[in-house]
Amino acid sequence: MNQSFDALIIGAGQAGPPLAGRLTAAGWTVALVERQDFGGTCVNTGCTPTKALIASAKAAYTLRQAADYGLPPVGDFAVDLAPVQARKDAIVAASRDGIENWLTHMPGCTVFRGTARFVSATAMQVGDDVLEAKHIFLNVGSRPASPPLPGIGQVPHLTSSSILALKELPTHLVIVGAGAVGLEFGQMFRRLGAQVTIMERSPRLLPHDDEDVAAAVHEILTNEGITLRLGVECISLGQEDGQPVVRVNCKQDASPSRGSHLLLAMGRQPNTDDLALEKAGLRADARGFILVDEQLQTAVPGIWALGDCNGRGAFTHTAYNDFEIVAANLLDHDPRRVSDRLPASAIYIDPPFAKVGLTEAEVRAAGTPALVGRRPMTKVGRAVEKGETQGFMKVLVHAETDQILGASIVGVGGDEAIHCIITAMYARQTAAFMRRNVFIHPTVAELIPTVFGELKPLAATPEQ
Ligand SMILES: Cc1cc2nc3c(=O)[nH]c(=O)nc-3n(C[C@H](O)[C@H](O)[C@H](O)COP(=O)(O)OP(=O)(O)OC[C@H]3O[C@@H](n4cnc5c(N)ncnc54)[C@H](O)[C@@H]3O)c2cc1C
Ligand SMILES: NC(=O)c1ccc[n+]([C@@H]2O[C@H](COP(=O)([O-])OP(=O)(O)OC[C@H]3O[C@@H](n4cnc5c(N)ncnc54)[C@H](O)[C@@H]3O)[C@@H](O)[C@H]2O)c1
Repeated sequence: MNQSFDALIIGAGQAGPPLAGRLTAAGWTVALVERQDFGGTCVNTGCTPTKALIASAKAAYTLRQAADYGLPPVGDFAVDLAPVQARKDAIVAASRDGIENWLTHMPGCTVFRGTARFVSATAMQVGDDVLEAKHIFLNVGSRPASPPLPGIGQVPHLTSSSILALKELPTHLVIVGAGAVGLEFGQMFRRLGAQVTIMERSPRLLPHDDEDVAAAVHEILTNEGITLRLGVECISLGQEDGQPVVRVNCKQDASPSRGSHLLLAMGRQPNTDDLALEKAGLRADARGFILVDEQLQTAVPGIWALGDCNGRGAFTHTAYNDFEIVAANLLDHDPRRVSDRLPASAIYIDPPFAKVGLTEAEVRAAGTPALVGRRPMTKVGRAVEKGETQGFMKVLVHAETDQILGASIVGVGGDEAIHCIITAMYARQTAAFMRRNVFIHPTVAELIPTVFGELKPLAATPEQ
């Protein structure tokens, strides 16, 4: 059946639902199409389940540290993964159901379930329905990449999605890829009781971040007994005695890695290959991203792409900000742009690594005269009191304008504390401004004005 709406929204991830809310509140009729789970990746297979599991892993870790806190030692114990997964599943279900309920009861919004494909630049097919609209918003997200490794079809392996359904703890989890997925799952499963090996082709962790950050994260993970194999490129998969084997290309140590389970955490690919983009006159780039301008319009008037599928961000906060940009331009006459956004993210290992703005390496490459302030977490009272002193905080400041250029915090509470620096950067504030803030004691953030008071010239090469 052909049906007409003011707008089609494809995907109920992080941008689609709030956009449906804004458009319908403005009097538009909206068709929202979702083929799988309401809430998309973040709610169902991304942020929410992983952070719920990380909380269980942290609890297990802290129990084992009881004696460090002056408590009776708990002794070793085995984790039953099933109830841990059940706790996570309940948290996910509540979030997913809330979004589904919101959308299905939203006045002016009609929800369709199925896969949407273009039939023209103003119409998409969903099952037997053809939905027409002058405005089409693609919020189709991404999925775990499935690299064409020899053997991949024959060897059982997990992705960041399927690992969430495991009911039994792996005895030895081998992970290929040390990005956010590999590091978060690696530490989580180690703390739950698995032996963990992470294999990464870069010669060091986090090659896009500073060397001191990579070294701190390396130390955090290896201190917990995680085996890191760096500078090894996974080239094929096989099986021996029914267990997965990862064969590698590496001059130093070309021995394969074996484990009971294998997680491939080698990036994600956008869900744009089955949209029939060509029917709308659209094209994806070589990696599958739909190209957009600063206001997220595609090359075809009337079609926008938001979230992971446009390649302008790979986070929930960037997808949500995409919604804000589109809504502001369409409904508020407010010309918000992607370039208004500061790069900021966190990797939820424990302690977390959070960052905003430029790295030292980027500042050096730009030739910007800069100052750096650095403080180890051993000199942060709150961290000492909590018994969590790994890591450091670091800020970068323009040597002439005093503007804040960036910051990294590897340390307890860093994912929250970074926000006072993020806010100051959005306000285009200076180190002098930060020094005059009086923060609450005892917090991790209270030392941030102190770090801005201890600036010294940024060395020409990274300090070891
Ligand atoms: C393990 C993991 C942990 C993560 N942790 C974090 C974190 O802590 N913080 C953070 O900021 N980010 C995190 N992310 C990234 C974050 O989940 C994504 O960036 C975010 O979900 C992207 O949102 P989106 O709206 O672009 O797409 P998605 O959330 O992927 O939603 C897209 C939706 O579109 C639907 N869809 C796709 N194609 C069609 C079609 N043709 N027809 C109908 N429906 C379709 C899909 O079913 C899906 O529901 C994590 C990701 C993973 C994998
Ligand atoms: N906390 C968070 O915000 C969070 C958490 C998880 C995931 N995510 C998002 O999910 C997305 C996917 O994360 P990811 O970790 O899968 O991807 P990624 O691209 O960040 O990391 C993949 C890693 O795999 C390595 N790799 C690729 N091929 C390899 C090979 N053949 N052998 C060895 N190593 C290889 C790469 O060098 C890279 O370090 C990211 O965009 C990330 O932003 C975010």
